Amino acid sequence: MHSGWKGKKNAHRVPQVTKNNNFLQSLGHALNGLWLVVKDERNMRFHIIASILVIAIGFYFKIGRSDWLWICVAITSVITAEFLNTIVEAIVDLVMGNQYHELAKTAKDVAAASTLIAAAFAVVIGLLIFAPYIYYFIELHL
Ligand SMILES: Nc1ncnc2c1ncn2[C@@H]1O[C@H](COP(=O)(O)OP(=O)(O)OP(=O)(O)O)[C@@H](O)[C@H]1O
Repeated sequence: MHSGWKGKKNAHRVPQVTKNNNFLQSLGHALNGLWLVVKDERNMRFHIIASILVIAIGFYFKIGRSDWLWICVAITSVITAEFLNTIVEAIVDLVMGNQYHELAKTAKDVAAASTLIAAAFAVVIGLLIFAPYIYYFIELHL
């Protein structure tokens, strides 16, 4: 349930409810959305830390170009699913407040499932790419 979306810090500003006037204004709102997800969603912070770790391991093992491509697909899938999950949560909370509804539960649970599937996909890709390197690394050092 979201409680921090209302943005107390922006209370002094006139809220914008009209279309953006230019690219910079659009970019500013997109970056604000990015910041809100990182700030408010614990899972997103976990995904970012996991992504940084995977990228560091990729550099360590000097993985190839096509492996990097799959890592990019995996990371983007997880982060995109987390964004969609956050959008669904915000809309459901906006409409429902604290009221329980079976359809609200369906929407939130299915949105969470999409993140789970994307994360599982990322784990499988990570295993397919890194298992041979890790196996070789263990053989060399043990
Ligand atoms: N209005 C509601 N009506 C019915 N069920 C709800 C409602 N709000 C939340 N739930 C149930 O509670 C669960 C958790 O709610 P919510 O997604 O808001 O929590 P969260 O901690 O932000 O989740 P996440 O771990 O995905 O970030 C939902 O998956 C859903 O099953």
